[in-house]
Amino acid sequence: MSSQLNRKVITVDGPSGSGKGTICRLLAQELGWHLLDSGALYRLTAMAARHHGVALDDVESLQVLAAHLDVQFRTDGQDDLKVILEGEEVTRSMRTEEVGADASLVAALGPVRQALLQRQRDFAQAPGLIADGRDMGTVVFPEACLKIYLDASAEERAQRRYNQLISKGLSASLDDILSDIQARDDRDMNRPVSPLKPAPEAVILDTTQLTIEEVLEVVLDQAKHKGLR
Ligand SMILES: Nc1ncnc2c1ncn2[C@@H]1O[C@H](COP(=O)(O)OP(=O)(O)O)[C@@H](O)[C@H]1O
Ligand SMILES: Nc1ccn([C@H]2C[C@H](O)[C@@H](COP(=O)(O)OP(=O)(O)O)O2)c(=O)n1
Repeated sequence: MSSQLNRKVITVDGPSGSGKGTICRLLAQELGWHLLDSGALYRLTAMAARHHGVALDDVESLQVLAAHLDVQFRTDGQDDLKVILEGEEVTRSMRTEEVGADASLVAALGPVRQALLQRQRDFAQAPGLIADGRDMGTVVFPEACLKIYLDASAEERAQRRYNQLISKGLSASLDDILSDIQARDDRDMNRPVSPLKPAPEAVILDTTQLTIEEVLEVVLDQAKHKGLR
């Protein structure tokens, strides 16, 4: 904990489809800070489990996999981040709804979360860190200088995911996406360890009726109030 005390961290937590990834990328660009996509670590742990034939409830093996996750985050010079898991590029394949659902299962296990904790804190480097996840403000970076909690109705979040898939030329069912989102919300919010919830001091933003630009403006305003830009 002491290693992050003097470091600048902005946490952005919230449920799937609330806009965390989008806002965090824009914030990191605007402020010139580092970015932690903590959900990626849970997704990669779940993918590694599938590769190695480890069951998603085999806590001991999952903890070992999480602790030794062989992952590289590489930029290719065009701002695009490439993710390499055990030598294989998984940048796109790690983003499917199936991997998200698997990630939500392994993320409910305390020993897996513990195994990934220090790796996440190590991202807090100068000049600052934007941390995207579920427990960034409550558990991983309790000393963060600004905590944001993004929310939106489940229907709006499902519609956003649906649009995202259609724009990539993939087929999708809005009803299926909505029920997946509700199941994931339920698991992420009601697990005993590090459940998704706003930190008491978090700025809570309902983005249902807001554009990406409007959300970014509010968050940048908050950063300005804290003297972070
Ligand atoms: N305020 C918003 N209004 C409309 N669409 C949004 C908004 N915020 C994000 N999106 C879109 O919703 C989708 C999911 O956003 P994303 O940032 O991946 O959410 P999260 O990281 O919280 O799961 C993306 O296609 C993104 O462009
Ligand atoms: N800090 C985090 C980040 C993600 N998780 C879990 C819970 C989520 O359902 C999965 C996937 O997270 P991710 O942020 O990649 O998913 P979305 O982009 O929001 O759909 O991982 C978590 O428990 N704690």
